[in-house]
Order: sequence, then C-alpha cells, then structure tokens
Amino acid sequence: MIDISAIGRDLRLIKERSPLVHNITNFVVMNNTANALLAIGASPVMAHAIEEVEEMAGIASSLVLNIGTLEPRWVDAMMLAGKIALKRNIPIVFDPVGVGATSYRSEVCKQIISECKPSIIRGNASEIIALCNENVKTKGVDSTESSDSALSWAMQLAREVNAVVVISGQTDYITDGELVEMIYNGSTMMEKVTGMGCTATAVLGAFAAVNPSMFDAAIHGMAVMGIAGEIAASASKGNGSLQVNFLDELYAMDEEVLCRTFRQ
Ligand SMILES: Nc1ncnc2c1ncn2[C@@H]1O[C@H](COP(=O)(O)OP(=O)(O)OP(=O)(O)O)[C@@H](O)[C@H]1O
Ligand SMILES: Cc1ncsc1CCO
Ligand SMILES: [Mg+2]
Repeated sequence: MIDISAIGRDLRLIKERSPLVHNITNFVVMNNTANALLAIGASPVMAHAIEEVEEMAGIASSLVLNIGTLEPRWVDAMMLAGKIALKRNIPIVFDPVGVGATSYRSEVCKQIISECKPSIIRGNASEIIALCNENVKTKGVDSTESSDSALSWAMQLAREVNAVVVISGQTDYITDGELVEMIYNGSTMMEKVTGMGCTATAVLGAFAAVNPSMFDAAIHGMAVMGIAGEIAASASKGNGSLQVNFLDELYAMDEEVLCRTFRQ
C-alpha cells in the first residue's frame, strides 16, 4: 500500500531543501529535465566536463547518470563523478538509455553499474531486459516490450547489483529484488514526448536526495511522474502541449492533487 502522505512529505522536503541534483545527461533532454527538477522545487545542474565533475559531485545531494548521447569523455566524467558520489554516500540514479542497441552502450552500462554502484536504475522494459541479457538487441531508445514482461528480470537485477530497479511503461514497477510496487497512473501520450523516461530518472534524483529509503524515493518519484503526466495529457491535444502542461502539473503537485488522482 502506497502512503500518499509520505509522497506529500517528500515533495515538501524537496521544496524546503531544494537539493542540488547533479546531472550528467544527454543533449536531447537537458532542458526538459532541468525544468522538471525546478518545477518540483529541486535545483538542477548539468555538468559533464572532466575538469569539474568531481567538484560538482562533491557539493551535490544526488547524482543522475544518463548515457543517452554518450561518448568516451562523458563516460570518463560519469566514472569520476560516480566515484565521488560513492565516497560521499549520496545516491546515484542511473538511466541506461538505449542499452542493447549497440555493444558500446552495453559495455558502458556494465562499467557504470559495477564501478559506480547506482542506488536506483530506471529504464523501460526493453532496456531492463537488455541489461540482464547480453544477447538481446533493442531497437533504440523506445521500448518494444511491455513493462510486466521485464519484472522478473528487474527483480533479479535488483538482487544482483543491490539497487532499486524501476521499469517504466503503462504500469511502472519498482522493486528492490524482494518487494514490488506498481504505479498505474500515466498516459500513453507520454510515450510521444522524448525524454519522459529521462525526466523520470532526474525526478527520482530529487526524491532520492530527500528520502533515505531508495525504494520509497523511487515509488514516490514515479507516482508524481504518472500523476502529472495523466492530468497534463487530459488537457493536451498532442505531445507539444503535453510537454508544457506536464511541467505545469509538476509545479502544481501537492498532497491534495495526489489524493485526488492517485490510483491504487
Ligand atoms: N502506455 C503508458 N501509459 C501510461 N504511462 C506511460 C506509458 N508509457 C510511458 N508512461 C509513463 O511515461 C514515463 C516515461 O516512461 P517510458 O517507459 O516511456 O520511458 P523511456 O522509454 O525511457 O522514455 P525516453 O527514452 O524517451 O526518456 C513514465 O513516467 C511512465 O510511467
Ligand atoms: C531520442 C534520444 N536519443 C538519444 S537520448 C534520447 C532521448 C530519449 O531517451
Ligand atoms: Mg529511456
């Protein structure tokens, strides 16, 4: 049973503390994810230069690593920032964008998971399945699988790497390897806005910065994503307005909206 008042408490903490979320993310979503973090009250910074990532991770409250438009210098930067985050014991949230599409992505994901030890890994179903099966090829950044088909893989992965694993999709699944929670809110229109998954990962970075339970942080972040997306989609003609309306709904999110819209 998901505790709505605990989600409301996390939202208030994010607004009160405005945690610095250090993102090393892709070119496609930088603006959207920074705006989503601002909308819920966090303080985003996008920084990927090898020359500064250690200092930035040294003052951040959480670190978001996203391989969407990876290249070697960025991967080196992720490893450097990840080591500092690990040393400081701040949460790392990892988005394995497009893993399984190319062998480079798969190799980099293995390296990040083994050396940075992310606290939360969020991907769509194809990405989570590909993380667990080296021989499975994915089409690109969009999922070709339903989220329920990836659940057993997600549970196995969570146990193997000691992380909370989130599968996003029509139903979102959040697991620590033993427990599983589901979020049913959302809209199919969200699939048509690029980087909605990356935005979910960044939002998880804010929740992980204020909630010491990575399982609860992941549940709360995905609930807020689904609810904001569902309300925004109901007032949107298509993905253009959804992108804007979604930010407005994140900005307006509070316990009253959560209670009204959350579907157990
Ligand atoms: N069919 C759907 N119904 C309801 N919500 C959905 C649906 N598909 C995706 N979502 C929601 O959209 C958000 C992004 O999930 P999605 O699985 O599309 O990420 P993704 O494929 O990694 O996206 P991207 O690579 O573009 O960042 C999540 O909050 C998820 O709950
Ligand atoms: C479309 C796309 N390509 C690389 S990253 C990205 C954003 C959604 O994952
Ligand atoms: Mg994705």
